Amino acid sequence: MTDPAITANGLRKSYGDKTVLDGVDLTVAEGTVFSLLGPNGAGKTTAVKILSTLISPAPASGEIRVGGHDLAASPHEVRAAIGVTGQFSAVDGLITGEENMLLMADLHHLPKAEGRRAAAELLERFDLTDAAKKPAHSYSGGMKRRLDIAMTLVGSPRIIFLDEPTTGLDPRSRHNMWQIVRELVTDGVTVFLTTQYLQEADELADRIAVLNDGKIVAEGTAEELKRIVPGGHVRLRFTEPTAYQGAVSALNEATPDDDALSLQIPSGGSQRELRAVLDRLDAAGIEADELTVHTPDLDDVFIALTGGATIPNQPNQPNQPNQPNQPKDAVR
Ligand SMILES: Nc1ncnc2c1ncn2[C@@H]1O[C@H](COP(=O)(O)OP(=O)(O)OP(=O)(O)O)[C@@H](O)[C@H]1O
Repeated sequence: MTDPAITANGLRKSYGDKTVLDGVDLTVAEGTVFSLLGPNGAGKTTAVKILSTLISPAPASGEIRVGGHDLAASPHEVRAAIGVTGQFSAVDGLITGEENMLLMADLHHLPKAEGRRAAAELLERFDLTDAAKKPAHSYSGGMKRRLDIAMTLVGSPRIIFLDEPTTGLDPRSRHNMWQIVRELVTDGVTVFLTTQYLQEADELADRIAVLNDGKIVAEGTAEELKRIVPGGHVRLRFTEPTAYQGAVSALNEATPDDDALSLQIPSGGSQRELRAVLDRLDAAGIEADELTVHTPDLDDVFIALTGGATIPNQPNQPNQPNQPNQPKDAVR
């Protein structure tokens, strides 16, 4: 087995009296996407800054290794192995996209010809060739983000840190960015991602860690995390009061809502469980007008684990808190 791309043991950081990271352990396997989730101010950016050598951890922290190097002993080697795209763009708007890329190539001390080749290749890969000679301030938000990541890749880093790479992007640009992340991982790059969007972590991350009050409160795959919160159910809705009453009698474990003529039955949402409910309705000769399956999603996990802390915004719903029990489900 290869060594993990990133390991942190007992990562700690305080600002004055405020403890931001209180003994965080992280392991990120090579060639995977690891997503750090947490409410605003949880310390995600602080973790990224420490792991990318921008700020120092508290002396009481344990060993941190990035790209096979000890962060404290070999920060230069760590820096050579990583790329960072922060929340604030590194793009200089006054010069062209191509000039931004060449500047990065110079910073990485690439020979001129190699720098030009890398810049041209990356501009092509990120669909920026047509805009390459235009000043970057004329780029759309999505183009600037793509240029930002292209600049991060000039030095061919094996590990990249993406701190909220899609915040503020429209859905199409967000999906483009997800595709870029997937392609990077296919090429073997390790991605450490912080995001405001739970759906993004669900789409991209091999593993997700939830940070709350300076500690990792849960870690696992999206599916594993969803399994730790209860709340899966099937909801049946009727228009006919007689059919509704029949269903109430047939499904005695269901929670009825007389006003809405609906029933809620606890369920993990598997095919077998759904069939069992439908079979019991069939046996009673009842047909529901609507059947909705609600499986816990990362919103539910987030709210359950972070004690109702402000939930990060969801795509297309800027600044709108999500409710834990709103189904985002299949309706049959
Ligand atoms: N240089 C600093 N000096 C003092 N406090 C700081 C400093 N940098 C961060 N903090 C505090 O540390 C806490 C964690 O900040 P951080 O930016 O890491 O959170 P975050 O999880 O990335 O939040 P967001 O999702 O809002 O970006 C916050 O309370 C923040 O105010």
